[in-house]
Amino acid sequence: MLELSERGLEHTEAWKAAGVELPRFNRRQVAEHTLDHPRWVHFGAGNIFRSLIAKAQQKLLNQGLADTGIIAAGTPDSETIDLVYRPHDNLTLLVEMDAEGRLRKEVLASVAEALCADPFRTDDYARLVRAFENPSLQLVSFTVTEKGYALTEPRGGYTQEALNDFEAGPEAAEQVMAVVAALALRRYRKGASPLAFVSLDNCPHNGDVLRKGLTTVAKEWAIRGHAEKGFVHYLENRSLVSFPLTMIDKITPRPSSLIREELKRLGIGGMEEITSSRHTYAAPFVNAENIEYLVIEDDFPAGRPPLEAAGILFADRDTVNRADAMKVTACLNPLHTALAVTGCLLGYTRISDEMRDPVLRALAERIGRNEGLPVVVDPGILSPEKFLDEVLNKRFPNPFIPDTPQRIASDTSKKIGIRFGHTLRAYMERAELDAADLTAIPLAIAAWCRYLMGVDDEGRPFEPSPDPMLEELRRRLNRPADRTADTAEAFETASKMSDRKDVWPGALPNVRAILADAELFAVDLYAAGLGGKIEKMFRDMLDGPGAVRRTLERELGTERHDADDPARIPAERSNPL
Ligand SMILES: NC(=O)c1ccc[n+]([C@@H]2O[C@H](COP(=O)([O-])OP(=O)(O)OC[C@H]3O[C@@H](n4cnc5c(N)ncnc54)[C@H](O)[C@@H]3O)[C@@H](O)[C@H]2O)c1
Ligand SMILES: O=P(O)(O)OC[C@@H](O)[C@@H](O)[C@H](O)[C@H](O)CO
Repeated sequence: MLELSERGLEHTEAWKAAGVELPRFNRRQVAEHTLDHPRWVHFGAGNIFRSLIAKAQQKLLNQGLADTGIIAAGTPDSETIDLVYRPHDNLTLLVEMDAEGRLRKEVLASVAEALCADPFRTDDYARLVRAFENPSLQLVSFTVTEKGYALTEPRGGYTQEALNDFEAGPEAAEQVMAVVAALALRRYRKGASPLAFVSLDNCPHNGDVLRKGLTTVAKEWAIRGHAEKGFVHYLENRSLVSFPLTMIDKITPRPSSLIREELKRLGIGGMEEITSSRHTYAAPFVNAENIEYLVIEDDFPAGRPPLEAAGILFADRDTVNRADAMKVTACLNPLHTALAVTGCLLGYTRISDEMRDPVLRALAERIGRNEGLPVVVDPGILSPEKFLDEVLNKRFPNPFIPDTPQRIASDTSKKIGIRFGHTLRAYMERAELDAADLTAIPLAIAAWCRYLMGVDDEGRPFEPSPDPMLEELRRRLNRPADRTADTAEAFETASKMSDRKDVWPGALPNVRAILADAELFAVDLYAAGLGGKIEKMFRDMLDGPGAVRRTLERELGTERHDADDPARIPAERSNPL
């Protein structure tokens, strides 16, 4: 069996015979040069980092356009550095899948070092300090999920973890914003050299979110005497420290056992997946689609690698902002979120299968074409219509991408306001539009509330994906709703479902306690004229087994008149490998 390691790579011919591309640069030289001249540190060394960012740097190294690698930093709670990077000498096997089912396989060796960003892991931390103190460092990038930036509770006020970090100070920082602030403080004290902090997470104005996270920690430390005021000024000095906006796009599912088995068939072993205690899914390989877009605001005070040569687009701030809004709030992620929650309710485990179900396809089409696209501002750099066409007709239906609604449904409470709030606000603000006319977005929100109950459309229990607000939202739902003239009928239908008392208490869930939370949705759904409409959709989705599907079909006008049920596509049919 071929083994993914420095020694394993010596079997060059065998790797080539297995159809795997190998690095075309001197790995040892690059690793040594990175130690002396670090240019790039990345936090959150997960799947998208490897599928897109590490691949881009590998392209530069292969072309002789770079001479250093990336230092990958696992965030303090990350186990992947120890469990995935180190046993494989920081190498990754990238597997990209196109719509014809071809697999492109490449060993990535552009991660020069993989370190735990934890002040209590003293050796690793000292190496990170050394990198941050070196003026050669140009950029520090992040894919730490939306949760990674959060210092405050949804209802305002700092989280207990953030307060702990403010009190404990830089040497005992635990959360990623505090750890990075501690490292930035070392850079400030060593001469305050310029630097770019680049968020590559899916949140609008991601650079601003990152700026706020780091400067908040700095200010709280300054108040408590853990840091100088000058440090705050350093982070706020835009000619020295930048926080470019970015738009990142490449569907990178969790590692799939199908791909692992295919690699084994090709003679490549030791590719087992791990799930960390914090729900990170990782493996020595990463599987992703072959389409990718990365647009970055060109603001790098310390210079940057020539990433254009790796296909990355650089643009001004407004352009990046529009490109991101186009993708995250209209043409891709809202469709994904809708497919994620409805997919979990209707028993799907593949996004591509959902796209073959007429009602779910109609839901995605309506959210993108009819409701999102009309309020999208064309970024110029990418055409929204073409982008959406590619999403609907090529990317989501690609049966070779093993992406699951369960992955995408993770942390939906952190994303739902971003995914739909932007469009809803645009409908409220524009005189010629009326939010109350919308159907598909309200359906997706109703389906999310229905999903939170953890009971599928057949009345079977399922485990919702991890979400920091899951328990709180379920508590809200579990407070029985008031019986009013409006809800009397719904009470009856809810009690009809009560034959499964173990999973279905029979009382009408209090969906208003979720829908009235304007912070969650980034908009007041009742002021938008949508609260009552969504409540009704939600209640309709409770009307016995199959009610979710019937509600979607009725609202979207896709009722079926035959007995053939496309919903029950067995998972095996979707396994093309
Ligand atoms: N996977 C994709 O298709 C994709 C595409 C575009 C953008 N993204 C963005 O990248 C992010 C990461 O995606 P991924 O597929 O690499 O996920 P992943 O689970 O493989 O990696 C996530 C990384 O974030 C870290 N992390 C998680 N919670 C954290 C917290 N609270 N504080 C600090 N670090 C934390 C984990 O340790 C891990 O290193 C997404 O949330 C999204 O914003 C993902
Ligand atoms: O990564 P999240 O959790 O923000 O959203 C889940 C998916 O929609 C997302 O990962 C997409 O696959 C990605 O945004 C495609 O570029």
